[in-house]
Amino acid sequence: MLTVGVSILIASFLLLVVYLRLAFRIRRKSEPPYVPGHFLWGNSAQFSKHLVRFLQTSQKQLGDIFTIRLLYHYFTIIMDPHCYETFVKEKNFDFSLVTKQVMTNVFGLEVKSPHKLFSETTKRLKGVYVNTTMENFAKHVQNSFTDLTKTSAMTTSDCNANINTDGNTSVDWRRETLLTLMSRTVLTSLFYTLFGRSVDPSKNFCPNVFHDNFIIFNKYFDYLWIGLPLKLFPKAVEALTILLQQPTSHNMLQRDGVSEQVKVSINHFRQQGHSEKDIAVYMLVLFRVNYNIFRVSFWCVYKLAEDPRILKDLEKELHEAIEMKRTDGEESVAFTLAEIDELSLLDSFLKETLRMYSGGLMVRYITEDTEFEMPTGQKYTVRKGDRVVMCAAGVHMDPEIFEDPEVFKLERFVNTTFYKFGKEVKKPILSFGSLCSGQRITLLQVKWFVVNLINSFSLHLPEGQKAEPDTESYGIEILAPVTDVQVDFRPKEGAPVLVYSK
Ligand code: HEM
Repeated sequence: MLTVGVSILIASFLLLVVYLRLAFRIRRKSEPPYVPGHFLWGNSAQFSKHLVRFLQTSQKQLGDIFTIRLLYHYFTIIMDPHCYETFVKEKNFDFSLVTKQVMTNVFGLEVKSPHKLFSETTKRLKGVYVNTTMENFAKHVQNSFTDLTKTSAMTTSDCNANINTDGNTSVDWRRETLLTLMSRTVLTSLFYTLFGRSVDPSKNFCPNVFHDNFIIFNKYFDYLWIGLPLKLFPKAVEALTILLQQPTSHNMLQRDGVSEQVKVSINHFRQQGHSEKDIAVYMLVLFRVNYNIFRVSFWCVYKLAEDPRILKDLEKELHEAIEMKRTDGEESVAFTLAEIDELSLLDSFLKETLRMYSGGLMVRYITEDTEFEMPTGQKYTVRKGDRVVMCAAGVHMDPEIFEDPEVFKLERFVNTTFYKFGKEVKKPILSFGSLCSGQRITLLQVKWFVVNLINSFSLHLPEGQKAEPDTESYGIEILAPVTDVQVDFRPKEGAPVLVYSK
């Protein structure tokens, strides 16, 4: 009989052998060069320390295409922005398997007929649905501002009830952490736009509780994504338990103003015979994609509060647009989406924010050995079963495309074209990849929120407050801040109400 110790030793040895067989392989002649890494975990440490610096260093040493290893997974990285079109058109580069991995590993969910669901939800982000979403969002933003200016803080118990506009308003400077300010405004508005409101509030299904628990769960996203079991992280389990305490799907559909996204998803899940738990998990997935809007808005507001010149220039642009439309000091001024889109400085501001704070990757699973041609004409074989990646921040932080890439320049995107190797870069902002169906709605919602905030509040950062993006969080769509900051804000007296108009 073997002792327990010897059995463990043998099992560990066998596991190591299996792991090493998965991790090690010989580079074939036509394949891109490999970046040297640790014999056990490959390039994982360099990758998670500062992805962009690691990729830029590798690019200098090996060129615009190279392969890295994370544990036993191989990723071929393409750094040349001119490869974008070839990359997205290549039929052997598959995104659905990447999504499937996220759904299964992170959320423990196997969606039935995922293509049908994707196509149905995508339709709900276009055309007439954009108007409905924006109408609801604009209403919730306005309510959240009214609530913010009230002297008494909102409590958990009234968080689902329709907003009561009575109460004293304060016009003094107030100080909050930026995350709290953003949670009470944009996050709350996004939550209600997605899930609607109810007169029958459930204790845990309201923006602040949902947000707090989401932050905890999201911290473990990367570990879950690479396949570590949820059980290893008791805090994530606890947060997930609260996140899943949602109204039943029947009650969700009854909520006032519930979005088409939610409606169509619930109907799909019911038709496919999914459980109530699966539906609740998918509601969390929907919240997570919307959370990117929260993150971009966070960085926008941080920049406005940090740099008075940026705030002043954007205020001027908005003020001029308002004055063109406002007659006799009217209390409200209506703006259409087209009119918001015409604010070119605002547009540049948002693009510059996305450029500086995007952490997303375009990842595809390679379904067959594939010959990939670089713009130089050089051909490489990428291997079946590996992943191929274009990194948004790799392009955004390329000094050959963007002068002083580390510097935030408000006007960078006003009437400008960008070049690399003497050729125009057709897609200089890669934050949304090629497949994100939420791009249009994101840009509209962030613009609407920023315009309304500038119109309604004065802002500034107290001295010494600084937020830096967490360079260890590359891989997620928008980088998280390392630390929160304090922000001072005050309602502007006599500001008109901006009304959303179709
Ligand atoms: C700042 C906001 C956002 C960013 C930066 C972002 C970024 C991304 C990225 C990088 C991808 C992968 C695309 C690719 O590899 O080609 C993606 C996919 C996707 N995004 Fe977004 N996204 C944002 C907001 C949203 C919103 C608000 C929604 C929906 C309301 C949404 C829905 C989707 C969907 C449905 C996919 C494709 C998933 C699939 O095919 O399974 N995104 N997004």
